Amino acid sequence: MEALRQWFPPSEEQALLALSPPTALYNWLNSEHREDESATKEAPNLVTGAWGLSLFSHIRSLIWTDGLIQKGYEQYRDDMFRMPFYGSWATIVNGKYVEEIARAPDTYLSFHETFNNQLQLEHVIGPELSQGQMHLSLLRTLNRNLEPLHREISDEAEYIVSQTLGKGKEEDGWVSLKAFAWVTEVVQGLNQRAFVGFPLCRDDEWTKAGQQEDMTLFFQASLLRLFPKSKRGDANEYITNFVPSTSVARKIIAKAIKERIEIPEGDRPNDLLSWTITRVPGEEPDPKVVCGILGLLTMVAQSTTSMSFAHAILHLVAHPECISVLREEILEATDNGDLTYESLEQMRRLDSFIRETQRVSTIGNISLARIVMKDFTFSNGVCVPAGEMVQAVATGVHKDPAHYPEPLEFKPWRFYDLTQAEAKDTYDPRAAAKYDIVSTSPTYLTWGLGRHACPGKWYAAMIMKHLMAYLILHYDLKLPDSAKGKRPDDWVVAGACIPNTSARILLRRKQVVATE
Ligand code: HEM
Repeated sequence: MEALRQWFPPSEEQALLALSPPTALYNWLNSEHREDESATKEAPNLVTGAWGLSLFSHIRSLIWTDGLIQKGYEQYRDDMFRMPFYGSWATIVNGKYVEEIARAPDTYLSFHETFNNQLQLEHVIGPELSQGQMHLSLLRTLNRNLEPLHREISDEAEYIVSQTLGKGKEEDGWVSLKAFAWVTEVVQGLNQRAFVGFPLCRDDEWTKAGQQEDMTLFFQASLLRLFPKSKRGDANEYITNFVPSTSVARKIIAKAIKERIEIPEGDRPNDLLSWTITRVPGEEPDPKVVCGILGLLTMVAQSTTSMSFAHAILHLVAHPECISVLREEILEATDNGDLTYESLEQMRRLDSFIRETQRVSTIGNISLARIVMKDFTFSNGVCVPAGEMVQAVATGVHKDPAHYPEPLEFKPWRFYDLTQAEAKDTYDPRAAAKYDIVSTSPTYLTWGLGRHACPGKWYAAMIMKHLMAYLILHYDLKLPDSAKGKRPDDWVVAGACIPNTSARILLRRKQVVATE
């Protein structure tokens, strides 16, 4: 055991090493060790941490993550509890303690360290991301450019939807598609248009090489996490020799960089690639860093938006009565079906619909995951030692009748009605903005909360609202008869709520947009 501790030294290393089998073993040994020595107040354990049974608890929590988190939420609704979480012990909080995490400075509770650790940014990309957090300033530029980007997205949506539908199965004049796989491809197309622009976004070689690069970075990071922090630099030298090559993606981006720097800065295409080239130091920015930034943002943007939108479209076809209501609203907000950025803002029922899908089918059971950098004491005196994790329950609070009457019911206009009531009571339309698709609160944690709430949420909301409005305007949509009007169940596994990958939807192009 001592030899093991020397190889995996204690303290902050503990949570940073999470997610690897040796780490689970180390944490198991080390958490017992600290329990003996610690005199500080801890949150109550949801499962036993007693010597010899703790490993059993770790295994149980891996297999039954979501059931345990829900149990913890119900048992400690306005409080907190501890449970094993992917090889480490995490303190999971509810009620007012959620805001305490959201408010805590990064020197105590670090989101970035969680992110850095998951993706091993320092090794797989470089200090620009691991220390400089350049992706965050790039996202601020993206947020300032949502309106021009929307024009690009609008053009790409038309292309990618018709292109991908061409690959579907024809059934009596309808195209049948696996909803999640199809949405993933469509969202990928839209993201690439915003990130690398036209025509690169439609280049098959780039699409394949970019996906391979993302998978390689993820795989490389997973391997690196198996090593102690101090050994990861050396390990990386070795690992890069046998992980799949990222050279094709980097070659394509190197060529794009050369082409773009020929163009005067103010005339370059308005996309993430141009902004990244301007921001990365050097006359000719390092393609490895540019590719890494694009890869990182693709990773955080792609699966989150695809999962959320696939949930939304499956709720839509399971509630066909909503389609005509939304269509009427979309036609009213647009001039003859012309979807502009401003018109999306006026679609309040659509906003409410998507927000409700994110409440009912929240993609992550937990939110606000932070690594404790310095011992952190909550207002109830519970002290979480440096190196452990804290996080908050999202699904539990989204399905709590104290916050959402009839919480298990899908009520598409729930937030629309709340907005109307709030505006009527306060005579202040700004007050009603608290139920907007992008707004956050301790009882709505889809986007996190506080200083690290998702900086991509305005962009993601724009993509989802545009795509939904576009599909409703131009297509008939329904569930296949075999589904008997019932939305196929989501897959809730390992803290994630994944749209049923077998679920199909049927689409048929409308002949006329603006009438009916
Ligand atoms: C429906 C889609 C999305 C969902 C549900 C989502 C959700 C989240 C959540 C829960 C967090 C953690 C917040 C916290 O712990 O307080 C987060 C962080 C983040 N998200 Fe998103 N996200 C989505 C789309 C996007 C997109 C499209 C981008 C980029 C274009 C993006 C970029 C980021 C980044 C960079 C962070 C880290 C923020 C930081 O370091 O402070 N996300 N997101």
